[in-house]
Amino acid sequence: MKAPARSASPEPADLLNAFRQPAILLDRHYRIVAANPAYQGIYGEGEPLAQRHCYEVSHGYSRPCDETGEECPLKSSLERDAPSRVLHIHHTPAGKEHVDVEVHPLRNGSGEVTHFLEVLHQARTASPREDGPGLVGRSPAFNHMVELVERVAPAETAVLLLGESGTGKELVAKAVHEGSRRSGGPFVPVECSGLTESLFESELFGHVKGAFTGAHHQKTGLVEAAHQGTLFLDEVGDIPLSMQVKLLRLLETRTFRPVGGVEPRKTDFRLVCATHRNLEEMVAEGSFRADLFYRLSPFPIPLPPLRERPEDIPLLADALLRRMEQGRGHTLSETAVSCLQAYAFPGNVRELRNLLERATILADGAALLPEHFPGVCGRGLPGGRGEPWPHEILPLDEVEHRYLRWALARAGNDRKELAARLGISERTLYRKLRAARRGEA
Ligand SMILES: Nc1ncnc2c1ncn2[C@@H]1O[C@H](COP(=O)(O)OP(=O)(O)OP(=O)(O)O)[C@@H](O)[C@H]1O
Repeated sequence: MKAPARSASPEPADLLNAFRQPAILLDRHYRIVAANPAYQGIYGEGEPLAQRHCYEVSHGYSRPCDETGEECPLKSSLERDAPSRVLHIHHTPAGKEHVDVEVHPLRNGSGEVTHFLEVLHQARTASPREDGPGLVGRSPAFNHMVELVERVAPAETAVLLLGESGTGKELVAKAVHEGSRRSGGPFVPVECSGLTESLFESELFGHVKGAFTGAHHQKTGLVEAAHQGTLFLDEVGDIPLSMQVKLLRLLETRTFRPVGGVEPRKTDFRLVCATHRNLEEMVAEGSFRADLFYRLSPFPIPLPPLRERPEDIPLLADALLRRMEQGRGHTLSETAVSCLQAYAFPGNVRELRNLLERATILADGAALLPEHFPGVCGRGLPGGRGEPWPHEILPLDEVEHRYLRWALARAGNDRKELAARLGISERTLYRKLRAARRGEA
């Protein structure tokens, strides 16, 4: 008997098997055509995956991601007629994970997109779980930041982290280092604020023995200590103008001279900087060198303040309580969550951590209640910082902004429900909330 004719094209499964990461072939209706063993192992749970929908398998949704408020990489790939990459939170047997989803459109002989190749890269720089290490969060604003971190970490590009105090700039800098090929090398943080000119130079470049009175030994500078690793310059906007030129020379030549030394030395580090200042404004005012600014800022990453991601507060609180000795077994009550979500957190995650630490001491039992957050959760009195009611006469716009932030937290961040209760459309609410956020920035 003749053997059945074999197709000239390769089998999709063979192509998918070339990937070590989980990979699937999808049709235009979000249906899985084939999956490689890595995908089957994580998402299959012993069941066949063919013909199941990707959104159901990886998210547990009954509708495509874009219909539930997330960006769908298949849809954007089709719209842009190009590959697309999006950070999603997937449900795996090990729990929730941040996953970088890469989608490539595939065409038939007539050039029509008929299928998609989807490859998943597990994000290692952040976690959406309370027991995760390092950076935790799962709000859209946080996920967008993680997406940028995941993209830039493997490159050698300098990164500029822009964020208020306590937003996690040092943690993000570490995440960039850990996600890079330099992760086996040192991570050297340098706090630039408060350093005098001479201290800055000897800290950064080191000094030779006898360079100045009291220099009894030679000292290795931090730029040398960061060799083959990452140098993290925190509060880079605070570097005095006179030192900025020395930093620029170091970045341009990758050489430096220790204080009192003659021979230039070479060093090889990846640069990550952070600031809460507006460097562009400083350049315009003449207090920051434009040439240095361009060197530092090829890849800026804005870090969202906590008030722009109140939905992360319960998760962050759980994670921070687990990390605190005294936090064992403590949990936030629902009313405490609502009150914290209405608070503006000028000190961001650091302030949340401090408030939780104090609350665990004030609480007699395991439940952390509004009264354990004095000064933040007014005991039902109008005017407490968690409440929208002001003690003074304010512009109506400001009162509306405060009220909306408070009401949104009270409605559990459910915009649809809030819009209905306020008697306005969801669109109007969205516009007003955006204005409220801009007013706060
Ligand atoms: N997403 C996060 N997940 C878990 N912990 C966080 C997160 N963001 C910040 N933290 C914690 O908040 C505290 C402040 O973070 P960090 O020191 O990185 O902030 P920063 O922006 O560098 O502050 P500063 O500008 O004042 O130096 C740390 O204890 C850090 O572990």
